[in-house]
Amino acid sequence: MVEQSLPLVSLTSISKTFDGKAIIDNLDLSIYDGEFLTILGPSGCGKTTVLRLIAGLEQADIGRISLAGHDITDVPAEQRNVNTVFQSYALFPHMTLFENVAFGLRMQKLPNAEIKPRVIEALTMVQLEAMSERFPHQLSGGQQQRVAIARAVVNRPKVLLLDESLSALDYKLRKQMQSELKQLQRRLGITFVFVTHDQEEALSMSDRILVMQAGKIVQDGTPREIYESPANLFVARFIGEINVLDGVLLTQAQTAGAWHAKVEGRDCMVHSQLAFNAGDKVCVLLRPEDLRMSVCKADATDIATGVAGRIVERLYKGATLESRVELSSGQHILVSEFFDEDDPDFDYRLGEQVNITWVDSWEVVLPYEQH
Ligand SMILES: Nc1ncnc2c1ncn2[C@@H]1O[C@H](COP(=O)(O)OP(=O)(O)OP(=O)(O)O)[C@@H](O)[C@H]1O
Repeated sequence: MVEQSLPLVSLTSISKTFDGKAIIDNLDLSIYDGEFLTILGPSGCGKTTVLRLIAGLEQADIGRISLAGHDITDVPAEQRNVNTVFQSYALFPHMTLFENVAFGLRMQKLPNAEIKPRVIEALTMVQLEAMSERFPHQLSGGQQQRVAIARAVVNRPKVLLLDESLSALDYKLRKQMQSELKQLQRRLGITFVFVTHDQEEALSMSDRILVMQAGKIVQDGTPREIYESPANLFVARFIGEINVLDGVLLTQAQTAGAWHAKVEGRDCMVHSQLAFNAGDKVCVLLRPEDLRMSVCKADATDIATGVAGRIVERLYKGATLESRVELSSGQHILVSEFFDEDDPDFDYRLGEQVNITWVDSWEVVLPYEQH
């Protein structure tokens, strides 16, 4: 758990326009020492701009930035104790790994006696010390990425900014690097601010995720909070697969936070900590893996819970089986189930009538949004 003491980096009321267009809009952001923070959002929402502002590569129109309690708003990039690893690693092709990593220290005119142990230490951290005399073209993409990190880490920054640093890698290498990067961050204890538009990457690597939309932070939370309790429809849809049942009518409060609701013509219970009134229309959000499906027996008249539908598509996904189900309103929803050969009812056929339920209170209820 990250200590919520004084922030290491603070952005206060930051706004930035490009060509008269507001790109960052009155943004407040605190980053804490030692955390792995991910800024997640669709292309163009302003993620890279936030990193560049922290790095000092862009100047904010309005607002202040501080690092370790010092105002650095007007401090030039090279004097900030911050390093950036960009998507393209930009290693010097004619230099060995050792010299690539040593470059920044040589520019600072440090003595050789100090440079050598620091470079070896940084290369050891990324487990490339045995390759220190190789050139970048003799390395895999993942190894080049590690050199880029060593080159940043050797300067002992307080904060390491990583901009889509894994996006150039193929799927398998990317998975491997995700776990290596996370381990490296734990080992180094350096604060990482990671930018990505890949929600799976964000969920698996981060202590905390900021979801951005059009220059604003729309949710700030742990991966679990973001996935299980999305703040709005945008976040819910951006993170993973989700079914949205629109315009559900809350009919009557049962207890605090529990409502009778008309879902697809059936009386269902839904739960929410938000304040609603009877008669309100809401959106009910359900993750495919939280749904349970059972076959409707021909004589079934006693199904009291859940909604009715018909299977219109089934996709075998290895560990899971995905079914697309058409509800009585015509809306399609996705149900994902673990493959269970021992369950006699598991092998539903296309066209079969099913009843869909969910575990009490695993649904997310949000105010109705026009969209
Ligand atoms: N130097 C610049 N001059 C003009 N417009 C810019 C500049 N830098 C960024 N922008 C614009 O600001 C918006 C946000 O860009 P930014 O790179 O921060 O987005 P992003 O969320 O990182 O996107 P991506 O995931 O595609 O990298 C975009 O519309 C971009 O075109």
